[in-house]
Amino acid sequence: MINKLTEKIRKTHAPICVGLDPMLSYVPKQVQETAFKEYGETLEGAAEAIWQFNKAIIDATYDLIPAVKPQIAMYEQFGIPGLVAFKKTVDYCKEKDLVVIGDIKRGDIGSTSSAYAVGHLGKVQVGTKEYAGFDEDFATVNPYLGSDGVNPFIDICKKEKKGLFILVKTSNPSSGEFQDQLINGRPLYELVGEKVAQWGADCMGDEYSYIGAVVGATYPEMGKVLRKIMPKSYILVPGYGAQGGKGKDLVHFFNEDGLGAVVNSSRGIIAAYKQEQYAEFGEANFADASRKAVETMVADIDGALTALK
Ligand SMILES: O=C(O)c1cc(=O)[nH]c(=O)n1[C@@H]1O[C@H](COP(=O)(O)O)[C@@H](O)[C@H]1O
Repeated sequence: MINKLTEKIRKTHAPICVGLDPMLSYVPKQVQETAFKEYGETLEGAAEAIWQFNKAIIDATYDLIPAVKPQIAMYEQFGIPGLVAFKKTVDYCKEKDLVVIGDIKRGDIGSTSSAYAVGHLGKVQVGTKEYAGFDEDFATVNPYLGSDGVNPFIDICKKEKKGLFILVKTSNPSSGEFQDQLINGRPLYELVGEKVAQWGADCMGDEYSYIGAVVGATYPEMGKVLRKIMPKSYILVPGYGAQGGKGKDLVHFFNEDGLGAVVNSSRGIIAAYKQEQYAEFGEANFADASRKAVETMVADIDGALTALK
């Protein structure tokens, strides 16, 4: 899967992923009303609204982008119907040949991590049969429990040719509370970065490892250091757009080959129509606004990378 991600990034010239984080408040009124007419103001109605919203955005952007990142929390808030919408979204994106990064941020004791890994990346055994549950291509993993919490995910990735993005330095304001703590004079995020490089060395695709890292766009200096610590790992970079990250902050997350990073924007793309910059599209053309926002983001990153050369 890492080879497919690299290939698609080369082909689209767009090292980005669209974050499918559909809060109901981002879904235009007319889409909500149509869903409520059929299912009422119910969890099913909300799930239908977010699914139709996602589908329109995927249809409007899939030819420009290599990957999407649905964040499972946004679906879980609508219970079982929400999870059905998550699965429909994953399947539809795969039909459109997009790489799907399941943002699930799991990690537990070994036996429990194993079940998460099976459910999201692998296949579960039922009697003599095997079934894929959610079947994303990559998953985000929380490494706080250490190697025995991460290894079950790695084992499934090896078997299924899938991949991981392991939290190393997160984009949020409080991320330093634990992640920046010094241990023998070195910040914890660097130690986790080294561990990701070690895990990844044993999991190489053609050019890059399928064990990647998450490093927030909001910490560009740390991104520069981590790029060198994990030269063969893809870095998933959230924090662009709504959290303040800009193209110029991202240049050092990339390697000299112009690869090695995939930048996520969720609200900045899916709720673009609400921004002044894209107001001309109006609520009815929300998906066209998302397409324009993708083009603007790609040009911003490309411009910053070109200026560096
Ligand atoms: O793993 C992530 O994707 C992630 C890690 C991180 O450090 N910061 C972060 O914002 N994210 C996710 O990236 C997305 C960011 O959304 P926007 O701020 O709307 O672009 C959300 O789905 C977050 O859960």
